[in-house]
Amino acid sequence: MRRIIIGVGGVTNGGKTTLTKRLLASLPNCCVVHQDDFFKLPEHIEVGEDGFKQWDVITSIDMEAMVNTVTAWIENPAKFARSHGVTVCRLNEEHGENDIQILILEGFLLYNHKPLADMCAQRFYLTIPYEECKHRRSGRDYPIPDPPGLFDGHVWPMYLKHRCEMEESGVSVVSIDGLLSKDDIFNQVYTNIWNKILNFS
Ligand SMILES: Nc1ncnc2c1ncn2[C@@H]1O[C@H](COP(=O)(O)OP(=O)(O)O)[C@@H](O)[C@H]1O
Ligand SMILES: NC(=O)c1ccc[n+]([C@@H]2O[C@H](COP(=O)(O)O)[C@@H](O)[C@H]2O)c1
Repeated sequence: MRRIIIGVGGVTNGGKTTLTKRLLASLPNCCVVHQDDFFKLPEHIEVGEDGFKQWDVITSIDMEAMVNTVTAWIENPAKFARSHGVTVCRLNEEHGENDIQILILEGFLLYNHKPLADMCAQRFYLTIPYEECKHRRSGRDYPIPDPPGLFDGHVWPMYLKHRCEMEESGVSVVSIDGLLSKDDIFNQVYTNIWNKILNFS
């Protein structure tokens, strides 16, 4: 049985969740692990010198728990799928696609954690410019609402810092322009994933 882990990373509000939902609905035997589900509780988030709770750093996320969840999928993808409500099917052997199991990791800091980045066979990275990001973020409802000034004081500077660190680490990513239409982004990524699967031993 072949198994493949795909990363859908990138900037906050870049379109990661939107893309992931469409991939989940289109790819066979496909499960997802969202990094946002591993945020620590607000009382465990440090307050920085700038007065903001430091949500946008890797230590705000329980990465050990996230990696353990991914490891559970690696050990038994079909069991993981069934327990997450995904119907497991066999695909057409003529096309060499039988028994593929796919896991999507979705999150804004996937590739700044080497163990997680190394697990991905393909890493997509969505980007959008500052103005668009600020605009989209202003319309979002998070479990903890953004206090005034968080975007400029913490979120965007941390994005730039982590992106720089990711680039310096040499991890290879497929950059996706998050300003493209949702359809164009989906088609580009979907095609890329199938190419990867069909060339995957
Ligand atoms: N390609 C796109 N073009 C325009 N708006 C988009 C696009 N992709 C996502 N959005 C919108 O941007 C907002 C954030 O999208 P979302 O997928 O939740 O981002 P993320 O998971 O990266 O934070 C949502 O309102 C969504 O509808
Ligand atoms: N889900 C939560 O509990 C929570 C709490 C506070 C901030 N956030 C924000 O979530 C963002 C990451 O998620 P998105 O990539 O979906 O925007 C971070 O920029 C962070 O500031 C999430």
